Amino acid sequence: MAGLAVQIYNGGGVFRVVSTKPMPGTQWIRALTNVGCRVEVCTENKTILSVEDILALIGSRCDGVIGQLTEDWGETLFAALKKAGGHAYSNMAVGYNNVDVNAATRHGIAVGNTPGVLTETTAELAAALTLSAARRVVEADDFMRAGKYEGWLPSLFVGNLLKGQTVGIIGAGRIGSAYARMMIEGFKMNVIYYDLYQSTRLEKFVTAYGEFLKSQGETPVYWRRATSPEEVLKEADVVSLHPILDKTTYHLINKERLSLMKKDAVLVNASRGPVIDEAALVEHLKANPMFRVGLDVFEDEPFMKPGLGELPNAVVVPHIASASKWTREGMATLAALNVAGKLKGYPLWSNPNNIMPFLDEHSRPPAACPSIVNSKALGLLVSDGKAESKL
Ligand SMILES: NC(=O)c1ccc[n+]([C@@H]2O[C@H](COP(=O)([O-])OP(=O)(O)OC[C@H]3O[C@@H](n4cnc5c(N)ncnc54)[C@H](O)[C@@H]3O)[C@@H](O)[C@H]2O)c1
Ligand SMILES: O=C(O)[C@H](O)CO
Repeated sequence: MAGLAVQIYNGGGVFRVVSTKPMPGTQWIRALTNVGCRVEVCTENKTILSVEDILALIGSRCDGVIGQLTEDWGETLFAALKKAGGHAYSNMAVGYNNVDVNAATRHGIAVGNTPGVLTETTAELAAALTLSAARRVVEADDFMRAGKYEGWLPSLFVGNLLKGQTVGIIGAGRIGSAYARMMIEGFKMNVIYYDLYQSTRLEKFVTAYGEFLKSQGETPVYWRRATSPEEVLKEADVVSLHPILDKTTYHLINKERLSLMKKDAVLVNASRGPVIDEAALVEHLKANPMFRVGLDVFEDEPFMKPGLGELPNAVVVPHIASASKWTREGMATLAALNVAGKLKGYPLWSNPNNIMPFLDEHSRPPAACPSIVNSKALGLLVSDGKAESKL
Protein backbone atom coordinates (compact mmCIF):
# COMPACT_ATOMS: atom_id res chain seq x y z
CA MET A 1 0.00 0.00 0.00
CA ALA A 2 1.55 3.29 -1.06
CA GLY A 3 1.36 6.60 0.69
CA LEU A 4 1.65 5.75 4.40
CA ALA A 5 2.15 8.87 6.50
CA VAL A 6 5.74 9.36 7.71
CA GLN A 7 7.61 11.95 9.74
CA ILE A 8 11.19 12.62 8.65
CA TYR A 9 14.17 13.59 10.81
CA ASN A 10 17.54 14.66 9.40
CA GLY A 11 16.32 14.58 5.80
CA GLY A 12 19.87 14.82 4.40
CA GLY A 13 21.21 11.76 6.28
CA VAL A 14 23.27 9.17 4.38
CA PHE A 15 21.57 6.04 5.74
CA ARG A 16 17.80 5.70 5.40
CA VAL A 17 16.30 4.10 8.51
CA VAL A 18 12.58 3.43 8.89
CA SER A 19 10.71 2.98 12.16
CA THR A 20 7.37 1.31 11.59
CA LYS A 21 5.92 3.11 14.65
CA PRO A 22 6.50 6.32 16.55
CA MET A 23 8.46 5.29 19.65
CA PRO A 24 8.66 7.03 23.06
CA GLY A 25 11.28 9.67 23.82
CA THR A 26 13.77 11.38 21.53
CA GLN A 27 17.04 9.70 22.56
CA TRP A 28 16.49 6.98 19.97
CA ILE A 29 16.13 9.54 17.18
CA ARG A 30 19.38 11.23 18.24
CA ALA A 31 21.11 7.84 18.38
CA LEU A 32 20.39 7.49 14.66
CA THR A 33 20.76 11.06 13.43
CA ASN A 34 24.10 11.42 15.29
CA VAL A 35 25.59 8.76 13.03
CA GLY A 36 24.21 10.26 9.83
CA CYS A 37 20.86 8.53 9.47
CA ARG A 38 17.80 10.01 7.85
CA VAL A 39 14.98 8.67 10.05
CA GLU A 40 11.50 8.05 8.68
CA VAL A 41 8.85 7.27 11.27
CA CYS A 42 5.56 5.81 10.09
CA THR A 43 2.79 7.87 11.67
CA GLU A 44 -0.10 6.09 9.94
CA ASN A 45 -3.06 5.69 12.28
CA LYS A 46 -3.17 1.90 12.11
CA THR A 47 -2.30 -0.28 15.11
CA ILE A 48 -0.75 -3.22 13.26
CA LEU A 49 0.98 -2.70 9.94
CA SER A 50 0.63 -5.46 7.33
CA VAL A 51 3.51 -6.94 5.37
CA GLU A 52 2.32 -4.87 2.37
CA ASP A 53 2.41 -1.68 4.46
CA ILE A 54 5.97 -2.42 5.54
CA LEU A 55 7.05 -3.27 2.00
CA ALA A 56 5.81 0.18 1.00
CA LEU A 57 7.80 1.75 3.84
CA ILE A 58 10.98 -0.11 2.86
CA GLY A 59 10.60 1.06 -0.74
CA SER A 60 13.53 0.79 -3.15
CA ARG A 61 16.25 2.12 -0.85
CA CYS A 62 16.42 1.37 2.89
CA ASP A 63 19.45 0.68 5.12
CA GLY A 64 17.70 -0.43 8.28
CA VAL A 65 14.33 -0.85 9.98
CA ILE A 66 13.09 -0.76 13.55
CA GLY A 67 9.92 -2.84 13.84
CA GLN A 68 7.41 -4.08 16.38
CA LEU A 69 6.52 -7.49 17.83
CA THR A 70 3.10 -7.34 16.15
CA GLU A 71 4.67 -7.47 12.69
CA ASP A 72 5.45 -10.54 10.63
CA TRP A 73 9.16 -10.29 9.86
CA GLY A 74 9.74 -13.24 7.53
CA GLU A 75 11.21 -14.06 4.14
CA THR A 76 9.15 -11.46 2.24
CA LEU A 77 10.27 -8.48 4.32
CA PHE A 78 13.90 -9.54 4.71
CA ALA A 79 14.19 -10.20 0.96
CA ALA A 80 12.75 -6.73 0.30
CA LEU A 81 15.05 -5.10 2.84
CA LYS A 82 18.06 -6.83 1.33
CA LYS A 83 17.01 -5.74 -2.18
CA ALA A 84 16.70 -2.17 -0.91
CA GLY A 85 20.32 -2.32 0.32
CA GLY A 86 19.48 -2.99 4.00
CA HIS A 87 21.74 -4.60 6.59
CA ALA A 88 19.94 -4.18 9.88
CA TYR A 89 16.60 -4.84 11.53
CA SER A 90 15.76 -4.48 15.22
CA ASN A 91 12.63 -5.42 17.09
CA MET A 92 11.66 -2.91 19.76
CA ALA A 93 11.25 -5.88 22.11
CA VAL A 94 13.33 -8.53 23.81
CA GLY A 95 11.12 -11.34 22.44
CA TYR A 96 11.59 -12.00 18.71
CA ASN A 97 9.25 -14.90 17.98
CA ASN A 98 7.69 -12.68 15.26
CA VAL A 99 11.01 -12.72 13.39
CA ASP A 100 12.26 -15.47 11.11
CA VAL A 101 15.89 -15.11 12.15
CA ASN A 102 17.05 -17.74 9.65
CA ALA A 103 15.51 -15.77 6.80
CA ALA A 104 17.26 -12.61 8.02
CA THR A 105 20.56 -14.46 8.28
CA ARG A 106 20.17 -15.85 4.76
CA HIS A 107 19.88 -12.27 3.53
CA GLY A 108 22.81 -11.12 5.67
CA ILE A 109 20.61 -8.92 7.82
CA ALA A 110 21.38 -8.46 11.52
CA VAL A 111 18.43 -8.88 13.90
CA GLY A 112 18.50 -6.83 17.09
CA ASN A 113 16.43 -7.07 20.24
CA THR A 114 16.26 -5.12 23.52
CA PRO A 115 17.15 -7.27 26.55
CA GLY A 116 17.69 -6.03 30.08
CA VAL A 117 15.98 -2.66 29.97
CA LEU A 118 12.57 -4.26 30.50
CA THR A 119 13.52 -6.92 33.04
CA GLU A 120 12.37 -5.19 36.23
CA THR A 121 9.39 -3.44 34.63
CA THR A 122 8.05 -6.71 33.26
CA ALA A 123 8.71 -8.57 36.51
CA GLU A 124 6.85 -5.85 38.44
CA LEU A 125 3.77 -6.28 36.23
CA ALA A 126 3.92 -10.04 36.75
CA ALA A 127 4.04 -9.35 40.50
CA ALA A 128 1.08 -6.96 40.14
CA LEU A 129 -0.91 -9.63 38.29
CA THR A 130 0.00 -12.16 40.97
CA LEU A 131 -1.30 -9.94 43.75
CA SER A 132 -4.38 -8.89 41.77
CA ALA A 133 -5.29 -12.50 41.11
CA ALA A 134 -4.39 -13.85 44.57
CA ARG A 135 -6.25 -11.08 46.41
CA ARG A 136 -9.07 -10.68 43.88
CA VAL A 137 -8.38 -6.98 43.43
CA VAL A 138 -10.14 -6.56 40.08
CA GLU A 139 -13.25 -8.48 41.16
CA ALA A 140 -13.46 -6.37 44.32
CA ASP A 141 -12.94 -3.16 42.34
CA ASP A 142 -15.80 -4.09 39.97
CA PHE A 143 -18.02 -4.91 42.97
CA MET A 144 -17.26 -1.56 44.60
CA ARG A 145 -17.90 0.47 41.44
CA ALA A 146 -21.15 -1.41 40.85
CA GLY A 147 -22.39 -0.05 44.20
CA LYS A 148 -22.69 -3.54 45.68
CA TYR A 149 -20.67 -2.89 48.85
CA GLU A 150 -23.01 -2.89 51.85
CA GLY A 151 -20.41 -3.24 54.60
CA TRP A 152 -17.53 -5.38 55.87
CA LEU A 153 -18.19 -9.10 55.98
CA PRO A 154 -15.96 -11.95 57.24
CA SER A 155 -16.15 -13.74 53.91
CA LEU A 156 -16.03 -10.86 51.42
CA PHE A 157 -13.47 -11.49 48.65
CA VAL A 158 -11.33 -13.90 50.61
CA GLY A 159 -8.21 -14.77 48.60
CA ASN A 160 -4.78 -16.35 49.08
CA LEU A 161 -1.97 -15.31 51.42
CA LEU A 162 1.40 -15.41 49.64
CA LYS A 163 3.75 -15.26 52.63
CA GLY A 164 5.53 -18.55 53.20
CA GLN A 165 3.94 -20.19 50.14
CA THR A 166 5.86 -21.53 47.15
CA VAL A 167 6.30 -19.60 43.94
CA GLY A 168 7.05 -21.60 40.80
CA ILE A 169 8.94 -20.11 37.88
CA ILE A 170 9.01 -21.64 34.42
CA GLY A 171 11.79 -19.88 32.50
CA ALA A 172 14.15 -18.47 35.11
CA GLY A 173 16.08 -16.14 32.80
CA ARG A 174 16.38 -12.38 33.31
CA ILE A 175 12.69 -11.64 33.91
CA GLY A 176 11.82 -14.93 35.63
CA SER A 177 14.68 -14.48 38.10
CA ALA A 178 13.83 -10.81 38.75
CA TYR A 179 10.20 -11.78 39.43
CA ALA A 180 11.34 -14.63 41.69
CA ARG A 181 13.45 -12.20 43.73
CA MET A 182 10.49 -9.82 44.12
CA MET A 183 8.27 -12.61 45.42
CA ILE A 184 10.99 -13.98 47.70
CA GLU A 185 12.05 -10.64 49.17
CA GLY A 186 8.57 -9.15 49.22
CA PHE A 187 6.56 -12.10 50.44
CA LYS A 188 9.15 -14.51 51.84
CA MET A 189 8.05 -17.18 49.39
CA ASN A 190 10.05 -20.33 48.70
CA VAL A 191 10.90 -20.92 45.04
CA ILE A 192 10.86 -23.89 42.74
CA TYR A 193 11.99 -23.28 39.16
CA TYR A 194 12.23 -25.09 35.87
CA ASP A 195 14.57 -23.92 33.13
CA LEU A 196 16.76 -25.66 30.59
CA TYR A 197 19.74 -24.07 32.34
CA GLN A 198 20.71 -23.77 35.97
CA SER A 199 20.08 -20.29 37.40
CA THR A 200 23.10 -20.14 39.68
CA ARG A 201 22.64 -16.44 40.49
CA LEU A 202 19.07 -17.02 41.62
CA GLU A 203 20.06 -20.03 43.71
CA LYS A 204 22.90 -18.11 45.37
CA PHE A 205 20.60 -15.18 46.08
CA VAL A 206 17.93 -17.35 47.73
CA THR A 207 20.52 -19.22 49.79
CA ALA A 208 22.07 -15.95 51.02
CA TYR A 209 18.68 -14.37 51.70
CA GLY A 210 17.56 -17.46 53.58
CA GLU A 211 20.70 -17.22 55.74
CA PHE A 212 19.98 -13.55 56.38
CA LEU A 213 16.39 -14.28 57.46
CA LYS A 214 17.64 -17.03 59.77
CA SER A 215 20.16 -14.64 61.32
CA GLN A 216 17.24 -12.31 62.09
CA GLY A 217 15.32 -15.08 63.80
CA GLU A 218 12.88 -15.33 60.88
CA THR A 219 11.83 -18.40 58.91
CA PRO A 220 14.33 -18.90 56.06
CA VAL A 221 13.36 -19.28 52.39
CA TYR A 222 14.45 -22.15 50.14
CA TRP A 223 14.97 -22.85 46.45
CA ARG A 224 14.73 -26.00 44.38
CA ARG A 225 15.47 -26.64 40.73
CA ALA A 226 12.81 -28.90 39.23
CA THR A 227 13.60 -31.50 36.61
CA SER A 228 10.28 -30.99 34.79
CA PRO A 229 7.51 -28.38 34.43
CA GLU A 230 5.18 -30.95 36.04
CA GLU A 231 7.17 -30.83 39.28
CA VAL A 232 6.70 -27.04 39.45
CA LEU A 233 3.01 -27.20 38.62
CA LYS A 234 2.25 -29.81 41.29
CA GLU A 235 4.14 -28.09 44.05
CA ALA A 236 3.72 -24.34 43.60
CA ASP A 237 0.96 -22.13 44.97
CA VAL A 238 1.75 -19.48 42.36
CA VAL A 239 3.25 -20.26 38.94
CA SER A 240 4.63 -17.51 36.73
CA LEU A 241 5.68 -18.17 33.12
CA HIS A 242 8.74 -16.40 31.71
CA PRO A 243 10.27 -18.54 28.96
CA ILE A 244 10.87 -17.46 25.39
CA LEU A 245 8.23 -18.63 22.90
CA ASP A 246 9.52 -21.36 20.61
CA LYS A 247 8.61 -24.92 19.64
CA THR A 248 9.55 -26.19 23.11
CA THR A 249 7.28 -23.76 24.98
CA TYR A 250 4.26 -23.63 22.63
CA HIS A 251 1.25 -24.81 24.72
CA LEU A 252 3.63 -25.68 27.54
CA ILE A 253 0.60 -25.19 29.78
CA ASN A 254 -2.13 -27.45 28.42
CA LYS A 255 -5.17 -29.31 29.76
CA GLU A 256 -3.13 -32.15 31.29
CA ARG A 257 -0.65 -29.86 32.98
CA LEU A 258 -3.38 -27.54 34.31
CA SER A 259 -4.98 -30.58 35.93
CA LEU A 260 -1.77 -31.13 37.96
CA MET A 261 -1.96 -27.71 39.57
CA LYS A 262 -3.46 -27.00 43.00
CA LYS A 263 -7.16 -26.19 42.80
CA ASP A 264 -6.60 -22.73 44.29
CA ALA A 265 -3.31 -21.96 42.55
CA VAL A 266 -2.53 -18.68 40.78
CA LEU A 267 -1.11 -18.81 37.26
CA VAL A 268 0.53 -15.74 35.71
CA ASN A 269 1.65 -15.24 32.12
CA ALA A 270 3.68 -12.20 31.03
CA SER A 271 5.75 -14.09 28.46
CA ARG A 272 3.87 -14.88 25.23
CA GLY A 273 0.24 -15.96 24.81
CA PRO A 274 0.82 -19.26 22.97
CA VAL A 275 2.80 -20.62 25.94
CA ILE A 276 -0.68 -21.42 27.31
CA ASP A 277 -3.38 -23.36 25.48
CA GLU A 278 -5.88 -20.59 26.20
CA ALA A 279 -9.01 -22.57 25.27
CA ALA A 280 -7.97 -25.27 27.78
CA LEU A 281 -7.35 -22.55 30.35
CA VAL A 282 -10.87 -21.15 29.89
CA GLU A 283 -12.33 -24.61 30.57
CA HIS A 284 -10.08 -25.04 33.61
CA LEU A 285 -11.10 -21.66 35.04
CA LYS A 286 -14.77 -22.49 34.56
CA ALA A 287 -14.41 -25.83 36.31
CA ASN A 288 -12.24 -24.48 39.13
CA PRO A 289 -13.55 -21.14 40.41
CA MET A 290 -10.85 -20.93 43.09
CA PHE A 291 -8.11 -21.19 40.46
CA ARG A 292 -7.03 -17.73 39.30
CA VAL A 293 -4.97 -16.31 36.49
CA GLY A 294 -3.27 -13.03 35.69
CA LEU A 295 -2.64 -12.62 31.96
CA ASP A 296 -0.72 -9.92 30.13
CA VAL A 297 -0.52 -11.87 26.87
CA PHE A 298 -2.99 -13.91 24.82
CA GLU A 299 -2.81 -16.68 22.29
CA ASP A 300 -4.55 -14.73 19.47
CA GLU A 301 -3.66 -11.18 20.40
CA PRO A 302 -5.41 -8.77 20.39
CA PHE A 303 -8.29 -11.24 20.92
CA MET A 304 -9.12 -13.41 23.92
CA LYS A 305 -10.45 -16.94 23.52
CA PRO A 306 -14.26 -17.07 23.89
CA GLY A 307 -15.39 -16.93 27.50
CA LEU A 308 -12.18 -15.64 29.05
CA GLY A 309 -13.37 -12.04 29.31
CA GLU A 310 -16.45 -13.08 31.33
CA LEU A 311 -14.61 -15.07 33.97
CA PRO A 312 -14.22 -13.39 37.38
CA ASN A 313 -11.20 -15.56 38.21
CA ALA A 314 -9.14 -14.06 35.38
CA VAL A 315 -7.31 -10.74 35.53
CA VAL A 316 -6.52 -9.59 32.01
CA VAL A 317 -4.43 -6.63 30.80
CA PRO A 318 -3.38 -5.71 27.24
CA HIS A 319 0.32 -6.67 26.92
CA ILE A 320 1.56 -3.80 29.08
CA ALA A 321 4.25 -5.59 31.10
CA SER A 322 7.10 -3.45 29.75
CA ALA A 323 5.06 -0.24 29.83
CA SER A 324 7.02 2.09 32.09
CA LYS A 325 8.32 5.36 30.61
CA TRP A 326 11.97 4.56 31.38
CA THR A 327 11.72 1.08 29.89
CA ARG A 328 9.86 2.01 26.73
CA GLU A 329 12.26 4.88 26.00
CA GLY A 330 15.18 2.54 26.73
CA MET A 331 13.78 -0.15 24.41
CA ALA A 332 13.53 2.42 21.61
CA THR A 333 17.11 3.57 22.27
CA LEU A 334 18.51 0.02 22.26
CA ALA A 335 16.63 -0.83 19.05
CA ALA A 336 17.96 2.34 17.38
CA LEU A 337 21.51 1.63 18.56
CA ASN A 338 21.34 -1.92 17.19
CA VAL A 339 20.54 -0.52 13.76
CA ALA A 340 22.95 2.44 14.03
CA GLY A 341 25.77 0.19 15.25
CA LYS A 342 25.30 -2.32 12.43
CA LEU A 343 25.19 0.39 9.78
CA LYS A 344 28.40 1.87 11.19
CA GLY A 345 30.07 -1.55 11.26
CA TYR A 346 30.46 -1.65 15.04
CA PRO A 347 31.00 -4.96 16.87
CA LEU A 348 28.52 -6.64 19.19
CA TRP A 349 28.46 -5.46 22.82
CA SER A 350 30.22 -8.04 24.94
CA ASN A 351 27.67 -8.24 27.74
CA PRO A 352 24.00 -8.08 26.67
CA ASN A 353 23.02 -8.38 30.33
CA ASN A 354 24.59 -4.98 31.05
CA ILE A 355 23.07 -2.49 28.67
CA MET A 356 23.15 0.53 31.00
CA PRO A 357 26.08 2.26 29.21
CA PHE A 358 23.79 2.62 26.18
CA LEU A 359 21.04 4.38 28.10
CA ASP A 360 22.85 7.30 29.72
CA GLU A 361 21.42 10.41 28.06
CA HIS A 362 24.38 12.50 29.16
CA SER A 363 27.18 10.56 27.51
CA ARG A 364 27.69 9.07 24.09
CA PRO A 365 26.86 5.37 23.83
CA PRO A 366 29.57 2.74 23.34
CA ALA A 367 30.60 2.04 19.75
CA ALA A 368 28.86 -1.34 19.71
CA CYS A 369 25.54 -2.98 18.84
CA PRO A 370 23.75 -3.67 22.18
CA SER A 371 22.16 -7.01 21.17
CA ILE A 372 22.15 -8.83 17.82
CA VAL A 373 20.58 -12.30 18.05
CA ASN A 374 22.13 -13.71 14.86
CA SER A 375 25.58 -12.23 15.48
CA LYS A 376 27.30 -15.64 15.53
CA ALA A 377 25.64 -16.81 12.33
CA LEU A 378 26.66 -13.54 10.66
CA GLY A 379 30.18 -13.78 12.07
CA LEU A 380 29.99 -10.36 13.78
CA LEU A 381 32.95 -9.41 15.95
CA VAL A 382 32.39 -8.98 19.67
CA SER A 383 33.49 -5.72 21.28
CA ASP A 384 36.51 -5.95 23.57
CA GLY A 385 34.33 -4.41 26.28
CA LYS A 386 36.15 -1.07 26.36
CA ALA A 387 33.15 1.12 27.11
CA GLU A 388 35.46 4.18 26.71
CA SER A 389 35.33 3.64 22.97
CA LYS A 390 32.47 5.97 22.08
CA LEU A 391 30.44 6.71 18.99
N1 LIG B 1 4.66 -9.32 28.33
C1 LIG B 1 5.63 -8.51 27.97
O1 LIG B 1 5.44 -7.33 27.70
C2 LIG B 1 7.01 -9.04 27.89
C3 LIG B 1 8.08 -8.18 28.20
C4 LIG B 1 9.36 -8.68 28.10
C5 LIG B 1 9.57 -10.00 27.72
N2 LIG B 1 8.51 -10.79 27.44
C6 LIG B 1 8.74 -12.19 27.08
O2 LIG B 1 9.54 -12.78 28.09
C7 LIG B 1 10.51 -13.62 27.48
C8 LIG B 1 11.70 -13.79 28.40
O3 LIG B 1 12.48 -12.61 28.47
P1 LIG B 1 13.88 -12.59 29.23
O4 LIG B 1 14.51 -11.28 29.00
O5 LIG B 1 13.70 -13.07 30.64
O6 LIG B 1 14.65 -13.71 28.39
P2 LIG B 1 15.75 -14.74 28.89
O7 LIG B 1 16.33 -15.29 27.65
O8 LIG B 1 16.64 -14.08 29.88
O9 LIG B 1 14.90 -15.88 29.66
C9 LIG B 1 14.18 -16.87 29.00
C10 LIG B 1 14.43 -18.16 29.73
O10 LIG B 1 13.57 -19.16 29.19
C11 LIG B 1 14.30 -20.37 29.28
N3 LIG B 1 13.72 -21.38 28.42
C12 LIG B 1 13.83 -21.54 27.09
N4 LIG B 1 13.15 -22.64 26.69
C13 LIG B 1 12.59 -23.17 27.80
C14 LIG B 1 11.78 -24.30 28.04
N5 LIG B 1 11.41 -25.13 27.06
N6 LIG B 1 11.39 -24.55 29.32
C15 LIG B 1 11.77 -23.73 30.33
N7 LIG B 1 12.54 -22.66 30.15
C16 LIG B 1 12.94 -22.37 28.90
C17 LIG B 1 15.71 -19.96 28.85
O11 LIG B 1 16.67 -20.95 29.21
C18 LIG B 1 15.87 -18.67 29.59
O12 LIG B 1 16.45 -18.83 30.87
C19 LIG B 1 10.81 -12.91 26.15
O13 LIG B 1 11.32 -13.81 25.19
C20 LIG B 1 9.47 -12.34 25.74
O14 LIG B 1 8.78 -13.23 24.91
C21 LIG B 1 7.24 -10.33 27.51
O1 LIG C 1 9.18 -9.03 24.24
C1 LIG C 1 8.97 -7.89 24.64
O2 LIG C 1 9.87 -7.04 24.77
C2 LIG C 1 7.58 -7.51 25.06
O3 LIG C 1 6.61 -8.38 24.82
C3 LIG C 1 7.22 -6.08 24.85
O4 LIG C 1 7.84 -5.40 25.85
